[in-house]
Amino acid sequence: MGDANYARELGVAVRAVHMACALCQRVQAGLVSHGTGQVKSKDDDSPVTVADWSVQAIVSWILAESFQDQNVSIVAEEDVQTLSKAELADLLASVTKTVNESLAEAPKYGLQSPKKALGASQVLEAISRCNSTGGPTGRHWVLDPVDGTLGFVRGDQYAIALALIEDGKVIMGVLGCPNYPMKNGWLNHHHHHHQYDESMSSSATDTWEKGCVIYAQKGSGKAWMQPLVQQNKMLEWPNSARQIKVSSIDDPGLATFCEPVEKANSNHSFTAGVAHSMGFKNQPLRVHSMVKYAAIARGDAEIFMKFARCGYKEKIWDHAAGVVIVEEAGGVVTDAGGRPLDFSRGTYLEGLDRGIVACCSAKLHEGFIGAVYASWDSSNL
Ligand SMILES: Nc1ncnc2c1ncn2[C@@H]1O[C@H](COP(=O)(O)OS(=O)(=O)O)[C@@H](OP(=O)(O)O)[C@H]1O
Ligand SMILES: [Mg+2]
Ligand SMILES: [Mg+2]
Ligand SMILES: [Mg+2]
Repeated sequence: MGDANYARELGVAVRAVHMACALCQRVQAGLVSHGTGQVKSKDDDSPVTVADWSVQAIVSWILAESFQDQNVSIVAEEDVQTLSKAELADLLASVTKTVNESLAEAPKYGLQSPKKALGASQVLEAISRCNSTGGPTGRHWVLDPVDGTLGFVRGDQYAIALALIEDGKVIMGVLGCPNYPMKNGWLNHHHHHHQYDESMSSSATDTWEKGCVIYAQKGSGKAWMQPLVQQNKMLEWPNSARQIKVSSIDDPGLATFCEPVEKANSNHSFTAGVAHSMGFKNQPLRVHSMVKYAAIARGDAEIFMKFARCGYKEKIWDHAAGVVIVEEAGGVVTDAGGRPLDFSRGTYLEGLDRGIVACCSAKLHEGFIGAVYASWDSSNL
């Protein structure tokens, strides 16, 4: 697989994710300052916002426009059921406005704007076009428009995740992390919007570089990070990218693991037991969203573990982009039995053995597999 093969796909994907980051920053600032009245609940009680639908719409529109010669297949999280309800016309109007504001900025990112603003029905169509179920053959884009929506509504960490799967394999991944500063070690130093927007001068905010876009192409052996595009600036593609690598720490006593914030999403007491038996001393870093994969790829943490409750089926859009980025940055990602994740079986990671682990080194990975083996019988997962 030559680099040049996917150069156009990667360029479009990175540009689209940069645009999505800017869109989300505007919506998040509005949520934080105007309250969370516009946050809706889905059937599983998880939150969904104007940003989730709007990002799905713009990415769908951009991919369709950019690859008109192909029958673009997109597997993505959101559908239009809630958004199409007559009583929620205001919500659809907000999404349509947000989508058009974002698409109007496309030239700043080296993409084309629509000739005419999209109408509500075109926005719904763009969202509902992302109804592919993936599978073992062909090319499928995989999108989580806002991953960690809970973090997003809290003014905290979240990610925009876009990956490309070909014949069941993830061949590229892009992660937009609007609240993950470019400076390493600053994941913990995240400030909520209202705090720094009001207290920092604009020049201080500029140099703080509070967000990044990370990407990697399978087999390249390299992963890259770019700062977000600032107001009145153009995206410098790919000039502004710098290479990132996983941590070189493989002494468990010095290592940090990260995991979901919510106990409902991963068993914190099981991971604490595994970490203890591996010899970890540091407290876990709890972070919303695929920013956890970004933290491993950037060397801000050494292991990411997630053990969802029995019966929960992991979705491909929650992992595809993160897995290829960690692997190309030098890490190892498998299920808890040590097998690679299988992206070829549709919307879900079928056949997943218990949980997911992303490690900076083979040595820590080996230690993890041993610790899970030893801890499993005594746990009640
Ligand atoms: N019950 C349950 N168990 C495990 N995982 C679940 C569960 N419910 C949801 N999800 C998925 O978790 C995604 C967010 O994962 P996080 O690791 O970011 O969780 S946390 O917010 O840090 O707790 C979240 O992604 P988004 O919906 O994109 O936010 C979900 O796909
Ligand atoms: Mg998600
Ligand atoms: Mg999501
Ligand atoms: Mg969701």
